[in-house]
Amino acid sequence: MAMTELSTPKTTSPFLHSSSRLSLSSKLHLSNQFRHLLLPPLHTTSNSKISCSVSQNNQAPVAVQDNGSVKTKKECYGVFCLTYDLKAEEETKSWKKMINIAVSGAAGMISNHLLFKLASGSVFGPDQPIALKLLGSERSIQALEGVAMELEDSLFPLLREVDIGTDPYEVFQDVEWALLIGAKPRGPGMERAALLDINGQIFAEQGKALNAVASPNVKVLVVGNPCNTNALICLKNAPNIPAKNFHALTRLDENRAKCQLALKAGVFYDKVSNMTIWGNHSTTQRGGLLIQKWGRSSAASTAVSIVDAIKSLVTPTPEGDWFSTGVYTNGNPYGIAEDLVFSMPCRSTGDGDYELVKDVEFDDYLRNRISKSEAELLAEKKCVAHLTGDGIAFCDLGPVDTMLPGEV
Ligand SMILES: NC(=O)C1=CN([C@@H]2O[C@H](COP(=O)(O)OP(=O)(O)OC[C@H]3O[C@@H](n4cnc5c(N)ncnc54)[C@H](O)[C@@H]3O)[C@@H](O)[C@H]2O)C=CC1
Ligand SMILES: O=C([O-])CC(=O)C(=O)O
Repeated sequence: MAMTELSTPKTTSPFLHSSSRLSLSSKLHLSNQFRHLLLPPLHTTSNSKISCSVSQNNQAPVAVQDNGSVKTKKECYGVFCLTYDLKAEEETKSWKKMINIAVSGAAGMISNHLLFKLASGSVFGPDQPIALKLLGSERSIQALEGVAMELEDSLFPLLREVDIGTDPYEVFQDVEWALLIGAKPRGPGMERAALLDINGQIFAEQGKALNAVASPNVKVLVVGNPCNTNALICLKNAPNIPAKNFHALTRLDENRAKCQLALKAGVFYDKVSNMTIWGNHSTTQRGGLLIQKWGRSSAASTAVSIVDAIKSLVTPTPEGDWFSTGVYTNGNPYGIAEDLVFSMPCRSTGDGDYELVKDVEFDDYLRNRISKSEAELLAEKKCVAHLTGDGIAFCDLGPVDTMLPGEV
């Protein structure tokens, strides 16, 4: 194999703007039959040396265009600074049209697991190129650059673009999926309801931004807690987007419940099906215990459950089964209060949409538990009335806002 040595220059941080467009180029093949190409600036030390050869095929690297003007390199990073004419590449001809995916809280713990699954193709499929639009807080912008660097170093062929920014009106432009993770997580001894006030504002603002700039049929998955009420706040601030498109993540509860049931039944967890989580992403699940053990809230299993939740919408539901997701109650067949985001059993044909499963039977025990969850969500809804356009907020969460056993 022909090799050459390239000394790589030291570069300074290229992200100088609130929203930087990082256009990830096509693959650079490492093989011996093509001419050597000087790579774009790398984030390595001034003395590092790289041995490689780079095939160029017919792709001419060009500077990224934005509104007709050629961007300078200081707005992007390394390989993201160049874009390539992909028409010459055989592999890309079978690929679908690229989709834009926004992830908020992209520098956080959950995203650190999730982004690499999205970019690998294991969520939307091996023929689905994606652009990642990463939203962070002002405080996390440096960390966001680090995330972009790690994505760059992972050489994912399907990851075509990465944007980072702190302004949701810029980052959410034309997104087809919005995974809203960014929020303050619960610490030891803290209840989700305490986050209502802190996090509600975030989801009101992001709902407005989605309404203004996202794709009109954007699918929105709210993860930041308390996720059901945050999803309600978000959809109320996005009247142009169908309310049906908003989800609150209750898939982690479903996965946890499957595990527990399997344990109890003495079977492996793939034997458990037709699991329904009714109502909210709940304080009665194992989140608090995990926070006690870890000192922080669950991240890896949450990322896995986000993947599961998306896959349930983009692949047909297996015959006879269903999945749970928090959806807007609008004419539901179970008599659950309207105008909430409530987890219910759903099925999908794989087109990103879903239908409610309408014939699950309740016994008195289940009816009673569902009513408790409904009461919690109604109480939370009153607390955020000022954020949903429902008048003056009145907050009385007392009796339903319980600590988990062992929490202080
Ligand atoms: N629904 C569910 O099943 C679960 C939900 N969660 C929730 O997910 C959320 C995130 O958890 P982690 O990733 O562990 O937290 P983290 O603290 O590691 O990351 C959150 C990130 O969001 C950023 N952020 C804060 N405000 C923002 C804003 N306005 N816009 C964009 N980014 C913003 C922070 O700077 C931080 O980088 C928390 O609310 C947590 O309670 C956690 C586990 C399960
Ligand atoms: O409990 C929390 O705050 C984090 C979370 O949502 C979970 O692990 O279920």
